[in-house]
Amino acid sequence: MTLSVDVRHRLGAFELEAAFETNGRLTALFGPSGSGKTSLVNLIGGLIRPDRGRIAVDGRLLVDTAAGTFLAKHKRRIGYVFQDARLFPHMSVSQNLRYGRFFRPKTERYADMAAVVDLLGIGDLLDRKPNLLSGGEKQRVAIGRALIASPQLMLMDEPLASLDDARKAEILPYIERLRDETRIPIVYVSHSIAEVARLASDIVVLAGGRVTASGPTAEIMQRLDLLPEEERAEGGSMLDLAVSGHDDQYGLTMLTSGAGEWRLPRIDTAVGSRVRVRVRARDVMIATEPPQGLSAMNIVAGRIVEIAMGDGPEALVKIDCGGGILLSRITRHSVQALGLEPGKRVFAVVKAVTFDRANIASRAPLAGGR
Ligand SMILES: Nc1ncnc2c1ncn2[C@@H]1O[C@H](COP(=O)(O)OP(=O)(O)OP(=O)(O)O)[C@@H](O)[C@H]1O
Repeated sequence: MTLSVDVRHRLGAFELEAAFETNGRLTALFGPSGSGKTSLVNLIGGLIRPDRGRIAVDGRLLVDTAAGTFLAKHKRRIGYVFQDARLFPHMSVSQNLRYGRFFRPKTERYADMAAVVDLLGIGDLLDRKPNLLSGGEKQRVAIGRALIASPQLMLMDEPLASLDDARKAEILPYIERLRDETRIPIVYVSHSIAEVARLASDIVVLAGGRVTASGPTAEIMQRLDLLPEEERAEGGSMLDLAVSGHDDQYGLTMLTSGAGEWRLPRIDTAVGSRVRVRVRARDVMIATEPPQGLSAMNIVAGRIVEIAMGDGPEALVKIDCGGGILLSRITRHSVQALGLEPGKRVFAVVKAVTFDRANIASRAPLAGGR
């Protein structure tokens, strides 16, 4: 599926002028508050008609102002999930779900109720009213209601924003299943790096109503300059690694990469499966010799590719570790003191405990498209 967007739209003093194309399974619209994410989602969903432009899904025109085309929102076959679940309070979960299908002509229905209930793990909730559901359960039902309507595209606008961390952790695996097990492409709005890094196959970065970058998640995450100021400390590199074993005595999981073995706090993922791990740049130290007598468990050899000196005290060092790229944020002072320069062989050092559930995805998304 290819989503192509090229629109201009004015909202009061705000000018949105956004163009991008994506064929990702889950494309995150990422940017700070007020950058235009929700406006863009509303333009794709047909809640707003753009002043000028064109939006198409696999060549099917949703809007083309030059040709006078504007497909009404109920004809777009788009499933919407908002920050708040917006379930009907007087209806049970199963009635809420069935409502999703009500307006879809029989010939366009492909979603199977039992499969959706199973995908989202909501079988035990079917007879309950929404007021007896937790925030996370409500969101799973809201996703189910959107899916039952047999959409060709899902728009999810900050679906986790109103949930606490425990509820977020509970629902993330279901969104991963949605991404991997259905063929429905998802456009997902978020301003959380942790969420985007974990879920997205592709990212469109927005700032001030403009697209400042778009591309595969691993590439975009390395460009710390693109990330909103307040999220920059969370930026880093992404590694897709294979689980090679578990150490029950110490509660660790081992993962293999071209550059050696990684050890992390134990995750419940089968040996052989691939997981995506985010390594924050601020958590990576650099040594010029193989370190000895060190408590840190992850020491991987690599070669410096690039050093970006910041205006302040910091520098960003890009290290190629057997094909995988690691970013390290250290002081400019250390760059000088260690004589770091492109081409130099170094050792990247990362403590195992810097990894927590928020930066380990239970599975790596498949490459975009596809
Ligand atoms: N109907 C409107 N009239 C005037 N200005 C609007 C209207 N709708 C949105 N805006 C402005 O457009 C800008 C972009 O808003 P939008 O909600 O798309 O941003 P966002 O990136 O989704 O932000 P957030 O993360 O806070 O939800 C904001 O400055 C907002 O105030």
